[in-house]
Amino acid sequence: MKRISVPRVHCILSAADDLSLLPALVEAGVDGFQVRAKDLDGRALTALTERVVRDVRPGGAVVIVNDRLDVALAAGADGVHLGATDLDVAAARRVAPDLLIGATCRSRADVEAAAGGGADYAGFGPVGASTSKAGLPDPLGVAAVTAAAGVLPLVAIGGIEPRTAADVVAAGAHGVAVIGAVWRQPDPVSAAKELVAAIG
Ligand SMILES: Cc1ncc(COP(=O)(O)OP(=O)(O)O)c(N)n1
Ligand SMILES: Cc1ncsc1CCOP(=O)(O)O
Ligand SMILES: [Mg+2]
Repeated sequence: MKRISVPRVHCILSAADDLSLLPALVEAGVDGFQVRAKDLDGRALTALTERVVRDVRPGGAVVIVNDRLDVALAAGADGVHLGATDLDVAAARRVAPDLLIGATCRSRADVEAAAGGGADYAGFGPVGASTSKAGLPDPLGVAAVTAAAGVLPLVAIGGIEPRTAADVVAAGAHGVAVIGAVWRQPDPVSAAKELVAAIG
């Protein structure tokens, strides 16, 4: 049995963000934080994750590490998010039976494969255009969310802002994952409140 449920608002962060805002973001209703710091080595990523856990767990939010199962386990995080070039979901599940495991998916077939491997949720996207990551495929659009829904909880990602957050949830998504809609806003905490309100 899994310890925790899948968050609805995943705020993806790196060491470059204003981490002093983390407790206020939890207070605003952000229930998940994904530590995504491609430039950090294992030690630095572990230290960053431990800091995030310290800051957000008292408020009940969940911490997920991008890419690195080893770091998620070492830092006492709640979960790991795995992409196409990371550890296979089934292998990760064997090593970590109780960890929340998310998998990047771009189609219903991907979601079915992730579910078969033991994933808890699918990071589904890019739903919209994103400036936060280079080399992404064309946006899938909101209709793709509906087509992929019903297998695993879908966490929509890619250019999500409050209006599109409401749209993807109406289309069948469980929640959203964002970078720019929080961190590139003049007031990240107010922006997070808007996002939380938008998904209901
Ligand atoms: C919730 C969520 N969904 C998808 C992704 C993308 O993960 P990945 O494909 O591994 O790409 P990187 O984020 O590692 O560049 C995500 N991080 N979170
Ligand atoms: C990592 C990732 N994978 C698909 S879109 C994306 C970036 C999401 O960032 P933003 O919310 O700013 O579009
Ligand atoms: Mg990844």
